[in-house]
Amino acid sequence: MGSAKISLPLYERISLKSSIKNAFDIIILTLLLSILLYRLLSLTNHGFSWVLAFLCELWFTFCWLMIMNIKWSRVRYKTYQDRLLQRVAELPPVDVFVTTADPVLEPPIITINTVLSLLAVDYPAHKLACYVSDDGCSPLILYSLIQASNFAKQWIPFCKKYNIQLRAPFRYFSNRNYSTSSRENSKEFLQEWKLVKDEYEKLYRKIENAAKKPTPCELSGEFEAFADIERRNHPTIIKVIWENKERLSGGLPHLIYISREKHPKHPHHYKAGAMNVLTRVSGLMTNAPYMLNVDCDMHANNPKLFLHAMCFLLNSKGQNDLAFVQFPQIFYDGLKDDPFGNQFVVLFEYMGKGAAGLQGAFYAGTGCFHRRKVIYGASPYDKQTRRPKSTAINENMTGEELVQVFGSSKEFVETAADALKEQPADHAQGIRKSIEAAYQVAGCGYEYGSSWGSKAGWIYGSTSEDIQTGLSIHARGWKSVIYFPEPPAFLGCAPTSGPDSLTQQKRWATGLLEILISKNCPIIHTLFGNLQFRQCLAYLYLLCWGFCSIPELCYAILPAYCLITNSNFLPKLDETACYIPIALFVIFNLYNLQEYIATSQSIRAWWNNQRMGRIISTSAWFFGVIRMVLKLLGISETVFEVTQKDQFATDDDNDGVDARAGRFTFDKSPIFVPVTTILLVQLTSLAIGLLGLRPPADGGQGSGPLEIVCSVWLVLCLWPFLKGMFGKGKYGIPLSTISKSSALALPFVYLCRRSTQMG
Ligand SMILES: O=c1ccn([C@@H]2O[C@H](COP(=O)(O)OP(=O)(O)O[C@H]3O[C@H](CO)[C@@H](O)[C@H](O)[C@H]3O)[C@@H](O)[C@H]2O)c(=O)[nH]1
Ligand SMILES: [Mn+2]
Repeated sequence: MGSAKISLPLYERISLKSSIKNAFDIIILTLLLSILLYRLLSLTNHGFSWVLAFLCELWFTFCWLMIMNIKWSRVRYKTYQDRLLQRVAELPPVDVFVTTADPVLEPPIITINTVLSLLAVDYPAHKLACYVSDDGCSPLILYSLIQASNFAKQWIPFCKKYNIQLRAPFRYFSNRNYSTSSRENSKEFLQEWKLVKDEYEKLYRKIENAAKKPTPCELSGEFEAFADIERRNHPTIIKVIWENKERLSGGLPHLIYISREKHPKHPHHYKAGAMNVLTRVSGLMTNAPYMLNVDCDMHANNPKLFLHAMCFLLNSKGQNDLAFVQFPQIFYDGLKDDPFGNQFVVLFEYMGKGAAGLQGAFYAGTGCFHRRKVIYGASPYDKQTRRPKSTAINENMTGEELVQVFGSSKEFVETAADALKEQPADHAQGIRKSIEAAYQVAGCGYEYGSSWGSKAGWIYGSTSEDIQTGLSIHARGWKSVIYFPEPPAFLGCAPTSGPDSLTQQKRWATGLLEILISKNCPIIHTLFGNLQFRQCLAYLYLLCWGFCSIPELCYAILPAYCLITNSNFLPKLDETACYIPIALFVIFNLYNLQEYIATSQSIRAWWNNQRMGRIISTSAWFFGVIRMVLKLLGISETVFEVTQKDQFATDDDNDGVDARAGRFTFDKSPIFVPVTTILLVQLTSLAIGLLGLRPPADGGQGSGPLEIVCSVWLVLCLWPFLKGMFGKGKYGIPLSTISKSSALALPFVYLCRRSTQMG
């Protein structure tokens, strides 16, 4: 191997900075600042609505600055896999973690498809171990995994022999346009294809049938541990489903099932807790220097994805300050035109690549390769002093210090010391040797007095454990990348109902605010840690999502207030200043639309997203703030509500078709009250404004066309709710919600009218 080859980089970083885009950023900023200035200059001639509008616009300007900061210098990457295979003699081991939490909300068939797709990737099988964490403690999951591991013995060789690209069987077999290469049309292939397909269907039916029974099989033998236990109160269950004893590179990777101990008195920290147990158990069994974590609904979609990730992680040995490689969250069978605004294409394209151009991309919780020692709390080396940037956790720790950080398991602490030194693990005795220690570290009391959840592992205290953990990594000075391979590395499910999408957004908003008010706040990390200033601003933007709800709510109420009281909060058409908000509105929306078109999305998708933007921020994010306040006051703890995963497109039933069409659905949750109220207020005010029921204007300052335009625009944004008022069943807003909203809207309208009479 020539030395020239060795020095060739394994990846390239390409700037996407665009002066045109940046120019538009500045134009929008200038317009925002002009409005602020205009308001300040004319403050004395106007009343309350003017001040409120000013405060809201101040917030919007602040947000825009932060958005500009993130998007300013985006980057993308390109990997060179061929160089990787030339450079490294041996690929490093990777431990793969899959989390599942509820066999009903997360159907096991989805989980096993994810597992199968990961077991089948193009990577030496003896370097892989797959650990599945089951927080639902369900024998059905174990049963399904055992069945799946049998099927894998056929599936994996089949995929590798014919170089199948889609290795999640349910996707492969439902996809009608197979590749038409001559090999895939050969008789031999078709025969094998039929055989494997039949096997998969058998597997599918077995799991379906098992799910219908109270227990999937008799709870004896392997399943004895599940007899007489409660989901929230049970001892640890660990089962080695498959061990690749001969360590064959073409075999089947290790497959391990873990249901950690749960006890009502011990907090279990939701997904973060599960990840930490996976980290420790895998540390004992395989201790791979790299780990990949995926949610149960995110199947591998590109068989080369491990090689892509390694191009980054192995680029320069020793002096690497790259902590993790994130792949974007992309969704399969996405509803047409993104009706729920939850496919996040623009978010990942602009915010993801934008943050990558600063200190590093955000950690998004799934589809991410981590370095084990980084998760253990290690810091990168300072290039000048050649010492770790922060020295709390490092490879020279004494035994005692290690125990303080990693807990009392002697076996685990030894493996942790190896991991911090990046020493290869010894596999001579197989993975079962440490099963007893594994039970110990999966216990619910194990973390007491240790640094798990604070300095080591996934960080506790937020339902957005992903952002929190990524932040703590960046705070130590590490960098990260986000990579968009073609085809996409992972595909997952996005919620397909109104309540689910809003609940998910509420959880994020709550979790992000929890980080903002914790000692993990990015400002503290910039002042006292190694978080770069612009990265800090990028985090602040995310963490403030919840707070955006308040100015959004106020701004939504303003046009209605003005129409009812016959006042104005925007300049009149005969003032030159009226061109500022008009220009801002037009340019901002066109700019936003261009982002959708540039990412090959439809105009409809843009409209749906901007409309969901209004709905989400005034409902889900607002509830996120309430949740956070309740937590601050010590009234209630925040919980992680698991999202329902739909069992793939069942186009034949009516529900499926409606869901495909993206009709908004509702339930009795109070989360629908704020938006319904805004809509009622808006409709009333439009009626008052258009029917000429307005009170006489105060000194010629009556409301004008701009207020009406705002109000109409808002009604258009809230169209799904307007339809919901007349819809039936789950497509209708429940009467109780409408009553509550009316009870809020009426006094508001009344008070507005009163205030004009008094004035
Ligand atoms: O107590 C729990 C709760 C959840 N999970 C798992 O966490 C994952 C994510 O949960 P999901 O309900 O799918 O949430 P999403 O909103 O889809 O997840 C996004 O947001 C989460 C943070 O709020 C991140 O953890 C996820 O990676 C990210 O995809 C799933 O695999 C769950 O099985 C657990 O293991 N234990
Ligand atoms: Mn999910």
